This record gives sequence, structure tokens and C-alpha cells, in this order.
Amino acid sequence: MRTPIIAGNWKMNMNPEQTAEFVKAVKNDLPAASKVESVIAAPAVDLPALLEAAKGSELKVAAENCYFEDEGAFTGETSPKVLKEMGVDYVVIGHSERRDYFHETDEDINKKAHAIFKNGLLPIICCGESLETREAGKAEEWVEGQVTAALKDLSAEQVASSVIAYEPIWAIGTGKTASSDQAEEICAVVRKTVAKLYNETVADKVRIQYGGSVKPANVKELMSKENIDGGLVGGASLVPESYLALVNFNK
Ligand SMILES: O=C[C@H](O)COP(=O)(O)O
Repeated sequence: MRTPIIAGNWKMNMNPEQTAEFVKAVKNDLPAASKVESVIAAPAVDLPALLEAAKGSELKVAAENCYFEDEGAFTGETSPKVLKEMGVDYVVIGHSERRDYFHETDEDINKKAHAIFKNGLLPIICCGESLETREAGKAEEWVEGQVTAALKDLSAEQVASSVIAYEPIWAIGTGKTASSDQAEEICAVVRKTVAKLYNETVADKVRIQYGGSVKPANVKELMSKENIDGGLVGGASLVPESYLALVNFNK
């Protein structure tokens, strides 16, 4: 039985003061983490405020990115080792915005996954095709390729505890959600890919999120699908009421 996981991905939209106010507004109405995991992924500059505000609550904390080395001369980067020391739980890697705007490669993402596990954190690994790739009928093979590359040389145990987020690029921030059937179809491809690379037990355990214009109005329908275990939510996670409606989708 996979525990649903709803993660807000704030992107570059909040400051520490807004972060503390947001958590104060939601912390008493979050579901028990054993029933639904509520996560917020925040910019590195907001993580101390987020961790402080989330203390003693059901909220889990994610970084939006990290580097694949623990320390050294890497100006501007975020150490996974320090994220762990701070109390962070998850790190989002491979988001399409990072792949597109910051030229992150499949190899970088795989190195980050290894660094995340080495430091006792868990990855939320993003994948997803562009509109062009979808229209060329290549969405499945594209996503299979991204997942295979991201998981390279990870152990079965590591993969079983990973979260993989399928986010079709054409549905991100566009208001254009993939239909629940389209989302399910590719999330099933992700699970099959894990089964092929590892085995059915690992595939059964890995949690798969859908992301791309998820909102309170469509979360229930998406979450009813067999291979969708959660959401990675941008815009709709920025408002406390909407975030609460998302994490309480089953009430
Ligand atoms: O990580 C979140 C996704 O990029 C989705 O963003 P969105 O919910 O604003 O479409």
C-alpha cells in the first residue's frame, strides 16, 4: 500500500516571511503523514524558515534542487549534506525548468540522485515530455529513457523509496492539465519501466506523482487512478486554502 504524497513546488515565489505565514495557516489542518504525506518544496533561501515553522507538524520539507557534491568550490550551489543536516526530507531533481533553463542533463540528475541517497535524503525525480515529443508519438519512449537514465546504478531499495514525478511540459503552468487518462497512461509507463529495470516488488513500492496544472478541482480524479500516487503542484500550492484542499483530497 503506497502512501499518497502531495508536494507543493513553490519555485521562485516566496520569501522567508511569507513562508512562515503560509505554514502557520496550514499546519493544524494537514492530514496525518501516515495517511497522506504533505510536502512543500521551497527555494534554498526559504528552507530555514520552512523547517522552523514546520517543527512539530505533519509537514515534510523538500529542497527544489541540490548539487551532486557535498562540499567544495562550487559557487552558488546547495550541498545535499547540509540539506540533511538542516532537517530536509526530500529533494526535487530533474524538473523540466532546470533541464531547460539550466541545461541539466540526465547524467547530472543521476549523480544528484546518488548524492541524495548517500546523504540520507529522498529524491523526487521529475520526468516528462514536450508537446513536440508528444505530438510525434514519442512520449512513452522519452519518459522511459529519462527514468532509466535517472535511476542508473541505484539499488532496488533506493528506487523503491524514491518518488518519480511525471510532468508533461505542455501542462506545466499552462492551465492545460493532461486528462486523468493521459496522466495515468504515462505514470503506468513509469511503473513498467521500474519493473523492467528492477522487479515488480520495487515497481509496486515506488510512488509516482503527476504534475502539471493540478488544482483542487482535478486532484481527486487524478488521485483515483491506479498508478498515480500523488501530485507535484506549482501554482495551486502557493495559496494556503488551495494547498489544504489538495492534501486533503480524500476528505
Ligand atoms: O513542479 C510543479 C510543476 O511544474 C507544475 O506546475 P503547475 O502546477 O503550476 O502547472
